[in-house]
Amino acid sequence: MDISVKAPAKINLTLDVLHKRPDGYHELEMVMTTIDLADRIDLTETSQGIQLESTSGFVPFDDRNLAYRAAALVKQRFSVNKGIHIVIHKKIPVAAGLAGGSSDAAATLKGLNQLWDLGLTMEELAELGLELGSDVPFCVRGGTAIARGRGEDLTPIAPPPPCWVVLAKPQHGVSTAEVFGALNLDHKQERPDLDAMVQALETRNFHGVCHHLSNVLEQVTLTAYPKVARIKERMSAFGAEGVLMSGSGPTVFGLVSRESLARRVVNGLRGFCRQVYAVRMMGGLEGLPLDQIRTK
Ligand SMILES: C[C@](O)(CO)[C@H](O)COP(=O)(O)OP(=O)(O)OC[C@H]1O[C@@H](n2ccc(N)nc2=O)[C@H](O)[C@@H]1O
Ligand SMILES: Nc1ncnc2c1ncn2[C@@H]1O[C@H](COP(=O)(O)OP(=O)(O)OP(=O)(O)O)[C@@H](O)[C@H]1O
Repeated sequence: MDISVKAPAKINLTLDVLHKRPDGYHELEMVMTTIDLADRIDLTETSQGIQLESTSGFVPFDDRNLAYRAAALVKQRFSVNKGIHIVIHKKIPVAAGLAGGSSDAAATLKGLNQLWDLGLTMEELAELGLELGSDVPFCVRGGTAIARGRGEDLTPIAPPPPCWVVLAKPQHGVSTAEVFGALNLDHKQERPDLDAMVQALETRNFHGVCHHLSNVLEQVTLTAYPKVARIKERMSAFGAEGVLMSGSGPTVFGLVSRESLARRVVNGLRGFCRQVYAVRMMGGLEGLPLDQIRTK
């Protein structure tokens, strides 16, 4: 049997770093939401091993790939003797702050759970996902949530009001580890107001959501890559109503209420930035496995 699973990207509407933990990770508090820009993972059972293909030349094809590692983890943890052929149809830009690799891993976990009839719950899949990366538990569940801890302590909240999300990614990627490594927690800067963001979401207040976008990692990436700041300025100048860098960057997103305005912002960025997209919010749709898995 073949299975096809959608692997959507995320953006961070807020991202706060509370402190560095003894295990080297940072304690986070953030609001994450799913957007309608997705990879597709096709899974075909084979007799043995893990084979991986991708439509993108920018992802590793071996055990450095998060989808490969998800399959290896499932095979080993549940003593599965069968093999798997994975094809990643890549749409999410790589090393962009959009959790592309994490979402591929989450989709692989969900697909294999169904293909191999493992009977794992969403919570168990999210727990397994945390062994692969901090963003994987959120990607398993999807929707809109406050994420705490490393990113695994998830509280579902109201989704953003319907709007357009314009995304612009400069040519270079960034290393998440390097961004966290360069963060100076003593540096005084504006911090996200989590309660205000949650309230804006609950009251479906688009302008409130735009007003409370905030990410403490932005300053690190903006300092290292001034082009990211220029993209932000340009997005605002062309009419995006709220603008922020997602995750550790370097992708910048702009929230826009009308399609015509989204088109104007996209046109304003073309020529300045090679990868530009306009997509819809998807954070209201819970990432239930059966919504996203299609048996071919
Ligand atoms: C920036 C975010 O994308 C926000 O959603 C995530 O926190 C990053 O999630 P991720 O890419 O899945 O991160 P991981 O693969 O778990 O970690 C990569 C590196 O980022 C740093 N890292 C990540 C998450 C966290 N809570 N604290 C950290 O310090 C660590 O140096 C780690 O070695
Ligand atoms: N399936 C995959 N898709 C994309 N990148 C992958 C994948 N597997 C491993 N990687 C590696 O992971 C690194 C980060 O890529 P990814 O696209 O997941 O970054 P990201 O969007 O910044 O993630 P996050 O927002 O979770 O920090 C890249 O250097 C890439 O080589």
